[in-house]
Amino acid sequence: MTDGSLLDRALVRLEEAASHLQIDQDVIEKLKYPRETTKTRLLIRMDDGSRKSFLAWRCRYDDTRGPTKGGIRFHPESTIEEVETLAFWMTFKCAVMNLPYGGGKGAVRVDPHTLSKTELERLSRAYMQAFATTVGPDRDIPAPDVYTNAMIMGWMADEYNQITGSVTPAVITGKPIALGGSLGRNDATARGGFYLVRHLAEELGLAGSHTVAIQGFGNAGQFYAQLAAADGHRVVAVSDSTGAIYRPGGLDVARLIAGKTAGRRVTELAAELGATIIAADELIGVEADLLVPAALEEMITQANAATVKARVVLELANGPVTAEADKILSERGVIVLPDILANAGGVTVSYFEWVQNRQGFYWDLEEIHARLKKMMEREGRAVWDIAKDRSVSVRAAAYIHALGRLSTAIEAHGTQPFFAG
Ligand SMILES: NC(=O)c1ccc[n+]([C@@H]2O[C@H](COP(=O)([O-])OP(=O)(O)OC[C@H]3O[C@@H](n4cnc5c(N)ncnc54)[C@H](O)[C@@H]3O)[C@@H](O)[C@H]2O)c1
Repeated sequence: MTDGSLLDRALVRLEEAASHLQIDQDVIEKLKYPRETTKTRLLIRMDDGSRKSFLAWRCRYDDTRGPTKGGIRFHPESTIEEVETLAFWMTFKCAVMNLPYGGGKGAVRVDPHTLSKTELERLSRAYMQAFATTVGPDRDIPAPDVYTNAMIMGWMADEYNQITGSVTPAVITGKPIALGGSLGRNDATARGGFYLVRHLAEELGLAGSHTVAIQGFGNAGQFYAQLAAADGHRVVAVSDSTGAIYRPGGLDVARLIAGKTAGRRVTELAAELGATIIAADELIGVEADLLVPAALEEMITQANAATVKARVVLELANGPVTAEADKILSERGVIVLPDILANAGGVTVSYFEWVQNRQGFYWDLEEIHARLKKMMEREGRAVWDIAKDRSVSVRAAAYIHALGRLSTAIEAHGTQPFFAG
């Protein structure tokens, strides 16, 4: 772990981008602090009749470009700092993709695996009760994140409707299709990253068939494995929170996903897939052309960055590479496709869901995919060009791209003459 808070470390990227642009210091000052973060305790009845409380937060980091948007995480190690940092990243992610949103995030400090389904439902509904005046289709729009899913979004949407006496599907995205969810939301994060890699394949040295190692085998990781395998690439290693497996000849992705869906750990599937069990951290250093962190923050650090053999890192997770690791990877010629671009497919299809909810007219899957592909390619190309033109990392380029849009919006909020001096 490096010095300062997670947010302090994230803000280094903002300062770096600002140094490449002529931006008023007041803009930076505005973006350095969250607009508001609410903390509460959710008190719920457990199945055995006892009552238990859980810490919960919702952060609206910046709403200059539109209502705040960002997922809700259920994790035993969630902290306010993590929530605010994730909300900061959402602010930049929405700006990179030119979505009409600011950034937000929420979390409950809980291990959802220890709850029964009914307890999980009570907790999800309690979250919405606590934050019913914070969220809203024109104010703050949650979505799923780590250990939350469509079912939980459905409960929360239902609770909001009961509280407000309306039917407002656009208050939350990532809902079940039956409640106004969008087609294509489930694999959107992975698909966005996949379109990005395919579009830049020549530039990345990944044209043709390549090998892939994936850290974290949940929503983002599993769908990436599926898309890569279907496109003719070999997934050689995967991990979950309990360990990793490696097979240089390629893993059978369909069997792997079936096993995970049945509740098994990846290491439990090693024997039947002919794979070797390796330490979780060893996954970072396996022989693969593309490394896809799809678990949690700060997984590639000063301690293991030098072991990375991949030529490209696709950050499907948020913040998986620390600033020190970034430096080491860059010195070694590894290209990092940064989170605020690489995993933006999720929030982009969430945006499509919100648009469809508001217009009451729903698109077919082909249209969703075509729109997502177009936006990933357009913004991906713009970021790539900035990186080349300014000789900066792709991450710095993505921040420069986003910060340009954010500062224009901040200055346009009626204070342009002030900024003009
Ligand atoms: N789901 C989305 O739409 C979305 C969108 C943007 C970004 N992300 C980011 O992608 C990442 C994963 O999200 P998800 O939705 O796939 O979550 P998920 O809960 O579906 O999966 C997380 C996976 O990570 C694994 N994991 C946890 N700790 C690990 C460790 N120490 N080593 C290896 N694996 C570990 C878990 O076992 C699980 O397989 C997060 O950083 C999230 O913020 C997700």
